Amino acid sequence: MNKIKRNKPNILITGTPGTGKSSLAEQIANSHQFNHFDISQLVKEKGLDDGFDEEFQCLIIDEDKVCDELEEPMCKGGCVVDHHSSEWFPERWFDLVIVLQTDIQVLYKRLEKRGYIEKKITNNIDCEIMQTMLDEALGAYKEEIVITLPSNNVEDSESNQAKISNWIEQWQNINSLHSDI
Ligand SMILES: Nc1ncnc2c1ncn2[C@@H]1O[C@H](COP(=O)(O)OP(=O)(O)OP(=O)(O)O)[C@@H](O)[C@H]1O
Repeated sequence: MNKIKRNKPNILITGTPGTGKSSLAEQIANSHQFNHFDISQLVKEKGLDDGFDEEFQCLIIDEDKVCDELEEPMCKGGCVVDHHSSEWFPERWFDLVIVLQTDIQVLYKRLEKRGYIEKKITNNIDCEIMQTMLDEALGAYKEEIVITLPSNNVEDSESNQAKISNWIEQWQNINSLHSDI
C-alpha cells in the first residue's frame, strides 16, 4: 500500500528564470506557514556550490549537497521549493510540481530589467519558447502531479495562489482521512 507519511505536502515551483517562482513560493509559504527553499539562495547562504560558472556568471550547484541539506525538512513536509531545474531532486519529495509560464515579451522585459547580459536573456527566452522546464518536469515526475500555470500579471498571481491553496487544503483533507484508517 502506498502510505502517505507527511502531514503537509511538498510543492516544487519550477520554470524559466524570471517567471515568478520565488514570488509565488514566498506567497504560498507565508499563507500556509510552509518552509520556502529558494535553491539559488540556499546554495549561496550555505556554500552548497561547486565553484563559479564564468560564462553564465552564477554559482555551480553541488546537487548532492543540496539534497543532503533538504532531506530532513522534505521528509517532514510543508516545504515549497523553487528552482529553474527540477530533474535532480528525488521524485519522492514532491506531491505537486508547478511549472510557471510567462509570455515571451513579458519575460524579456523582466530579464532586461534585471540587467542580464544579452546572451543570458536569449538563453532564457529560448528555454521558455522551447518549454524546456516543462519537458524536464514531465520527464522527472508523474504527469498527474505536474501542472502549468500562467505568470504574466497580478491577476495570474492571485489566481495561482487561490488554486494552490485549494489544492493544499484538499491534499490535507485526503491525508488526514488516510491517517485515520
Ligand atoms: N505574476 C506576476 N505578475 C507580474 N510580475 C511578476 C509576477 N510574478 C513575478 N513577477 C515579477 O517578476 C520578477 C521575477 O520574479 P521572481 O524573482 O519571483 O522570478 P523567479 O522565477 O524566481 O526568478 P529566478 O529563477 O531568477 O530566481 C520580479 O520582479 C517579480 O516581482
